[in-house]
Amino acid sequence: MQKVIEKNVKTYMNFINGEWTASSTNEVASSINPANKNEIVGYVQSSSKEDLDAAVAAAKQAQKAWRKLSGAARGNYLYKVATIMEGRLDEIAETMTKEMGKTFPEAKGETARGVAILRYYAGEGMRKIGDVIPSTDSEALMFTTRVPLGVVGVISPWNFPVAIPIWKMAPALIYGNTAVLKPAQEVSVTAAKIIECFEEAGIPAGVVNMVTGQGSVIGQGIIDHPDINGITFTGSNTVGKAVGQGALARGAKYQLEMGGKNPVIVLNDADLDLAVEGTISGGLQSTGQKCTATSRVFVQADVYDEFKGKLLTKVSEIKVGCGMQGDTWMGPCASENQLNTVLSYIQKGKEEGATLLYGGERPKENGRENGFYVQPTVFENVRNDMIIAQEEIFGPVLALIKVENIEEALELANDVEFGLSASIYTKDIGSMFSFINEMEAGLVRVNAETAGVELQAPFGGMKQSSSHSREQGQAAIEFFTSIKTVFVKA
Ligand SMILES: NC(=O)C1=CN([C@@H]2O[C@H](COP(=O)(O)OP(=O)(O)OC[C@H]3O[C@@H](n4cnc5c(N)ncnc54)[C@H](OP(=O)(O)O)[C@@H]3O)[C@@H](O)[C@H]2O)C=CC1
Ligand SMILES: O=C(O)CCC(=O)C(=O)O
Repeated sequence: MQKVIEKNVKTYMNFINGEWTASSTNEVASSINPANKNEIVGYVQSSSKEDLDAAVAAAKQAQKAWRKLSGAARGNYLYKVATIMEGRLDEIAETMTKEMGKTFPEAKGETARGVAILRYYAGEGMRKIGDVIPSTDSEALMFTTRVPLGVVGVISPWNFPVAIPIWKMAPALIYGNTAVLKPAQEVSVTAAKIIECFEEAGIPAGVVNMVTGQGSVIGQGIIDHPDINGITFTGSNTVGKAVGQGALARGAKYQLEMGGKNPVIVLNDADLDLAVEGTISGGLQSTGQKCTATSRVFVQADVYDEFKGKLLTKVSEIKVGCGMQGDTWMGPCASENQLNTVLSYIQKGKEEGATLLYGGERPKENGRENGFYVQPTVFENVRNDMIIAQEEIFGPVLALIKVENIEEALELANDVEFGLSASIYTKDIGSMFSFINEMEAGLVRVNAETAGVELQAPFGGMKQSSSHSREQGQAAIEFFTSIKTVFVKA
């Protein structure tokens, strides 16, 4: 909560029923720049349950007319939002970089992805939503159609401030739902700019709403709200489980995307330069803050030393700094909390007897003392039962594990509670298929990094990584609609 408001810093409002509205609490929180904690990017509303109630009431009211529009008409709104967002791409990306630290090129790429997601789901408004199924009655017509859930609550994290809210809201809207977004506090200014694009596109009042505030108040309020029919969540396993339990208790539909502990397997016949490139990109881009980030690297014994040497050379060249500076490759952690989490895992790694090969410290020189920076970090002599090999770190930390063969690599790679993404580097078709068949992950990639989800393909995890549902692509229709089976006899 911010007591002293700096005059030259903008205050962002909630968006409820088509209006920018101050919270009933009259309190705001400051959103700070993780590259310089003294810079306030904006103030956002510290909202109350009453604000959420108003947003849900607006969404419920608006849903009646919104669902009656044709899919094509709803799609036209999404096309407009996409064009507006494209026109504001640099501005939105800069806000994202300033709010959560990822580099400006990464933030621009993510904003462009948001635009593409909007266009993809705009097109969905013209695609089929059902099947004709032969009835046993030859004079009847039997078919399926799909109906929206109603009001959807969107609880989003800070690591993809544009892409994740959009890949949840765009399908919600195209299939006729209305939405209430509660963004992560760290990225609420970026979220407000996304919502401005919807407003500028003339989206009808109440169809899209945003309420900022604490997860324990607004997020919990979404879980409990009797008029929210579906909840889509991305974030930690702890909160995700609470969302699932709360939604189940009151009969709401829910969808959870949570953690990962994603492995890369590098076999003796791998293109080692490609494997190094993919390990660095998958593990360290966005400062390792992706649920699909590489964190365990299983390397076959014959190429272990060569791979390690190449990896360390490249890692040592990484420039850590403010994401708005042109030569920066890796920005800060998104928040002080996240930095402390990463540092505590690095400490645990050392205490458990892993060997720190590179990094592990906070760079503080060259103006970085006020930022939440940590060096890219590489451990070896990691056992798969160590905490750093089992728990999601969500930071730029790689654990190298030597293996004798693919069987051992797969057994260890699967020996975690998560199952989100995984990759293998090999030229051998048999090894590729063993990996594709036996790897317990929702996204398996061959000769490519563990991260890098494509918007037109289903995305989600196995085991503790998700609620076993899938997001994105055509899969999104499964969550955001209910099937209605229709039997007609004249
Ligand atoms: N799978 C992924 O992509 C992500 C995974 N994580 C993992 O989670 C760890 C912690 O990150 P963190 O930001 O704390 O993640 P959280 O799970 O706490 O946050 C995700 C979202 O849930 C909200 N939230 C928090 N508490 C509640 C609650 N009680 N009820 C409903 N919603 C709530 C948050 O709001 P608010 O911001 O206001 O707290 C935010 O909007 C990371 O270190 C990482 O391991 C984090 C983000 C994304
Ligand atoms: O790898 C990606 O592109 C997406 C990752 C993701 O969904 C996440 O980190 O939450």
